[in-house]
Amino acid sequence: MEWKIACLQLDIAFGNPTENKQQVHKQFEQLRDEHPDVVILPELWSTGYDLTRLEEIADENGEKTKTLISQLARTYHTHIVAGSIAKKTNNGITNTMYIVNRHGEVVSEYSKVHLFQLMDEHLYLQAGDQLGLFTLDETSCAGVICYDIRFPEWIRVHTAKGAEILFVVAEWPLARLSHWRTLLQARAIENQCYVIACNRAGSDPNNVFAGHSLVIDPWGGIIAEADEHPGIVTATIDLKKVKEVRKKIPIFADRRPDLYHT
Ligand SMILES: NC(=O)CCC(=O)C(=O)O
Repeated sequence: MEWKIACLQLDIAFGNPTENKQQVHKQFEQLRDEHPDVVILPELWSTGYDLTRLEEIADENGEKTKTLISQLARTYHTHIVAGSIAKKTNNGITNTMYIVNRHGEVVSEYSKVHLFQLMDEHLYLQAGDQLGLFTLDETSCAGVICYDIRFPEWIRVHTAKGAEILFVVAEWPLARLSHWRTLLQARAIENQCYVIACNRAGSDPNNVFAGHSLVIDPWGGIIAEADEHPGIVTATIDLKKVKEVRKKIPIFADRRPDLYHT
């Protein structure tokens, strides 16, 4: 089975959900004739890192976001890995990803497990503690958020449980672009999975962001890469390739988890 993928590399308007939603609508309309199977948005795409105003602008239980992306999924008949948003809960605000299928059903949600202190997340956000596994078209997938890619053991938990595609949504700064590319390629090679990584472009008051959204195959080959500007990156992935690579070098069968204690 093949999937057409589209990453929306947005220049997120700082603290302005209304403007960001308009941008998302425009980009879906731009994609209308391409009929993508999966559309991916970046991290905190509705608010950006306007952390000091999150109490005011975060989405109460993610309700508005879920309604919006369900409508988009139904209208454009596409699965959506809806980046992440600031979700207001009774226990604080989380950095939460929603996944909706092409029928508009929310199939999963994942809250960022590793909070990134360099961007003050630990001061404003609560960490999640659940896996990011989900299934689309009977394909086992995982979704993680930005800093999570620095934790290979966290990604491995997902692929050891069967994930064949890893979706990464991010606001990754330009200052560490080389880490972004290297870490994503390493996660693809060591897990023999597709890595589909959607970063933001542009800047906010504290950072210039890298763009360079990437689609990487299970052999580590880069099949699509954006530049640093806002735009849409598309690629077609062949899901057979995961099984082929895993058969050629059977790392999941060869693992020795009984020895891997830290
Ligand atoms: N938004 C993030 O989690 C950024 C992570 C990052 O920049 C890193 O270097 O890690």
